[in-house]
Amino acid sequence: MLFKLFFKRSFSVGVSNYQRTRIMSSSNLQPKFDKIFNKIDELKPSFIDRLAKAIEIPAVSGDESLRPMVVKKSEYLVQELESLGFTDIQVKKLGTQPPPVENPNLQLPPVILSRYGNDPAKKTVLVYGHYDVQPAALSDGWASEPFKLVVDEEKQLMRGRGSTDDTGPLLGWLNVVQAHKEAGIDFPVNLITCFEGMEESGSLGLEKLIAEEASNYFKTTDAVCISDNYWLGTKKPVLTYGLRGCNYYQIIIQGPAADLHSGVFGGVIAEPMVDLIKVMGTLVDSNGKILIEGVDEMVAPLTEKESQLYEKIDFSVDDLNAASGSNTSLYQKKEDILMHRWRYPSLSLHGVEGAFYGPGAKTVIPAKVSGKFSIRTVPDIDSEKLTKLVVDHCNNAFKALNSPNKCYAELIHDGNYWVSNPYNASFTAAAKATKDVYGVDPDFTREGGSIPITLTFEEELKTSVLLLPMGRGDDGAHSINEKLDISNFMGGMKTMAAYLHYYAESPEN
Ligand SMILES: C[C@H](N)C(=O)N[C@@H](Cc1c[nH]cn1)C(=O)O
Ligand SMILES: [Zn+2]
Ligand SMILES: [Zn+2]
Repeated sequence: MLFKLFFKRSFSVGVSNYQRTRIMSSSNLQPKFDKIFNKIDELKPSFIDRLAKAIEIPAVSGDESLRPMVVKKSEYLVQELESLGFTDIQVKKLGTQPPPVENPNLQLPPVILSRYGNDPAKKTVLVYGHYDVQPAALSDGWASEPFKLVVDEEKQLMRGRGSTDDTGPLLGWLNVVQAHKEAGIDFPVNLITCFEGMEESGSLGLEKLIAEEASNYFKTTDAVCISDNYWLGTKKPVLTYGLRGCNYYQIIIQGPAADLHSGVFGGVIAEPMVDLIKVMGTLVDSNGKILIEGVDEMVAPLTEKESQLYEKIDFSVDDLNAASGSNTSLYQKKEDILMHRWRYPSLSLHGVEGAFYGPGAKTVIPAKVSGKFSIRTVPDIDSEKLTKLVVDHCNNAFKALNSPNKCYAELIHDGNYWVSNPYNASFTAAAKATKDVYGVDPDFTREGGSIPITLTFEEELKTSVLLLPMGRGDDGAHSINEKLDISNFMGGMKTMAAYLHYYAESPEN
């Protein structure tokens, strides 16, 4: 199949100072890694081509009708792994997707396990990534088709759904293997891949698989590395030691038997949308304060030691405004922004299923609407307790309306928060690798987003997890025009390679 790359001109150059001095010329880099870094540079066109082919497959895990595409993308990855010489490739089926789901026979996408090397004298690093993506449509406001990779030569970036989250970083591991092979460099560790297709929808089924494989496929794992988050800003590389969790809910309001004409029924029946908006309006205020009683009480108190950590981080409200493309920050102080992104919970309203949303002016009363919202969780919020508080809150808010409609609130999926200790061999190796590639010590950060399976890896495999982000804070993950800067793609793969070498050499695990 022929895959087209689109080239576009523009006037800004998205390359940071660190990257100008370090990434642009391999001769500046740590001589130790010259050979592998040069090979990564040389293979750039084929790496972009591999990414373009993957991006073409709209593997949206949250859209049931696109499940065959998620499976197709898993097949593409298997083919690539085979061609690179990965062995023991196992395509693990996870069974039927649990409710709530429209098709009760919907199969979960597979998890791909594979190995590169199996030398007992070497350490083993398990790399996790996800090949599913968030939904995307041109009509959302994208500058180009979201499932066609656009290489913008002027801005030196690649635009497409999954470029930064997480297809680009996932393929980075395959590319690093290819570069070692082609440069004739012994791969420093045994690599195990665990690639899933359900991360954007709560990693359903993966926890059980990890528990089953902990003493089987994953038995020899010394460290887990995940490249599925972003630098805090756009200039300084980071290593990440914490994530928020994510509990995703829906409130369903059921009224009349079918959608109705608002001229005929407006004013004489109870409208589900009115009830839903009133209930959703009781969840959070415009300052971001969660209004559900009992949630704040579960949050771990801020200690003096922790509060000092925020001062050292390279970030400002300007970085936030640049990434959001607005001046809508609720906080001006760096410390407040970071704490509200990393260590306090947040509640976001995402959308309404069943409601009219298209262009034009349709005069309809929707019969059944489902409001979607999520809460980003933090230590010490207990997921089950939180769900009880949320469901009780929604039921009470609905009851207060005295509506004849029916209301049902439920959890769709939850995923744990994770906070770890970054003082170990894996983080040390990654910090050295980052310095070699970008010429600067990384900041140690937490992340406001979630990777539900992180804590499971740590607990089941009894090992440490390192988050090694490839993209930048302004990549637009989950948003329109998601992109990955080419310098981050190249620098990210070099960092992955150097990390594996440093970790292999480290006397500790
Ligand atoms: C940080 C990671 N790349 C990501 O985007 N994770 C998702 C995970 C999720 C949880 N529920 C739904 N998706 C996120 O943080 O939203
Ligand atoms: Zn992701
Ligand atoms: Zn994501």
